[in-house]
Amino acid sequence: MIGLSTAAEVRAAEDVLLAAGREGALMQRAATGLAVVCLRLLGRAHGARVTLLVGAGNNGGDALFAGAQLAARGARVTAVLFDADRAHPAGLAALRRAGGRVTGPEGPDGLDRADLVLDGIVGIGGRGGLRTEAARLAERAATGPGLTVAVDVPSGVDADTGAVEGAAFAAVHTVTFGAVKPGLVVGEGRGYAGTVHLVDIGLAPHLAPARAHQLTDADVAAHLEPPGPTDDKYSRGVVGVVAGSAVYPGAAVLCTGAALRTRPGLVRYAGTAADGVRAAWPEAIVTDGRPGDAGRVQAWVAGPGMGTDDDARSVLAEVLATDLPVVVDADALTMAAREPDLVRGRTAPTVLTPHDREFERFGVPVGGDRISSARRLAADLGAVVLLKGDATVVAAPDGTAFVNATGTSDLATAGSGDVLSGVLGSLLAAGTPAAETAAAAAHLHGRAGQIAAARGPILASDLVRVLPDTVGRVRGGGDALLGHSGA
Ligand SMILES: NC(=O)C1=CN([C@@H]2O[C@H](COP(=O)(O)OP(=O)(O)OC[C@H]3O[C@@H](n4cnc5c(N)ncnc54)[C@H](O)[C@@H]3O)[C@@H](O)[C@H]2O)[C@@H](O)CC1
Ligand SMILES: [K+]
Repeated sequence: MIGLSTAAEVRAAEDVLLAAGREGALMQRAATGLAVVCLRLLGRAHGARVTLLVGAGNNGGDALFAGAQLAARGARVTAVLFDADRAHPAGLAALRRAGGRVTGPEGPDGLDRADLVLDGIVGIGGRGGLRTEAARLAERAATGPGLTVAVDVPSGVDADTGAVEGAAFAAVHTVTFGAVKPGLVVGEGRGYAGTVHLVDIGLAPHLAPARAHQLTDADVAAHLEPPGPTDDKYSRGVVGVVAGSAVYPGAAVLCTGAALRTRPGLVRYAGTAADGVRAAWPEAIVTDGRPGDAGRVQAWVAGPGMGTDDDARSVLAEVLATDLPVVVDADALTMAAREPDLVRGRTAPTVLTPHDREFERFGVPVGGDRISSARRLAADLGAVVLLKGDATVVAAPDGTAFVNATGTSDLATAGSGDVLSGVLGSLLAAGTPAAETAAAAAHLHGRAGQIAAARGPILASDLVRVLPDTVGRVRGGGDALLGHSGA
């Protein structure tokens, strides 16, 4: 699991080391780690053209010291100082000693010919969008030839939330120090940060336990254990699906198929799409009756394509009245938003899976801080909230959160959500803790999207088809296999 630490948590850990007089050492570790990544990205230092965008704080100091190391190896480094009087004095001296050039925002910045541009405008001390001069040069960097690399955080991105208010530096790579900040992997910030590289500067022993995490393939593999010699189809957890309708069986077919393909134990289906489900998945146990007629299950998935009329409402209420984990998706979310008490009173885990518009039906729009929004709704309802997005966020009522790392825009296809709820239901039936299980489902769904998309544009049924392959690859240590950039 990768811990995501806020700016305040990173500063608190740094304070311990600063109190011990380690300030210079911290910045040297940061700058050296940064220079190493830049060298790797450049392939060579000698003759490479590097522009540093340097703000008034320590983030600029990191850029100057890293620039000095590159200059010492023969790179042609130009530092653009936004506030010449406040630029990090020791960093500036080091750059000058190594032969780097220094200019102002109106000077010869080299951006038109740069091989690499380092954004040291602001780091975790930044507030709000970039100011005019910085915004102008960030825009030129984004459209120029140089590979854009952000120091610690892309300037203009809120390190804690990923919110971008105004202009920000669009990085292809971000080299971050001490811990991955949430804003690099969630919301708009994810798009500005690009590939995240984590440099260890020795903060780990002093960091508070993270309240937000990213799962890796290895974490998710633990949810995908193959059956043991003593397992039978019941002992592995049976999932029940209430979804679809006689007129629209598609959602039920996708959801049931995804559940079957994720953990081939038992899947039971109850509802009016019974004929369609039976035809598509002879392996499922199907009834056209009520959930109570389906037989024993260990978790329910309710919602995709089930409608929102009185019948659907009574089916949802029946499922939510059980003491089993329930996934509340799609039409069931619409009904739960109308009657949140259906969810609030439950003692067994409930996982709600809204996208932004569904989330808003519960009263408040998502806004720029997706993790906090998910946490707020989770605490209000006493349920796990899986807020879908490019980086899906999962929050538990106690504030524990997960940000998914495997999302891809290819997943934005009709029926993709039905597949996710089937995957999630089948993992929940195994009885593992709901929030991490929801995060594991989002991870697996994203991996399936990546694998399916490698062959071209995808349909939701392609996701179902590649699930067994995806499970196998994630179990087999897929990170390397699938080109996980990681931190
Ligand atoms: N504290 C430490 O010991 C370490 C800090 N490190 C670096 O230091 C950074 C934090 O340094 P600071 O606390 O000095 O803060 P920053 O360098 O992140 O930013 C502070 C400066 O930026 C200005 N500023 C704020 N918002 C702005 C905006 N929207 N547009 C333009 N300017 C803006 C402020 O007026 C202030 O001068 C980290 O992100 C990291 O890069 C690393 O060197 C590791 C060690
Ligand atoms: K920065």
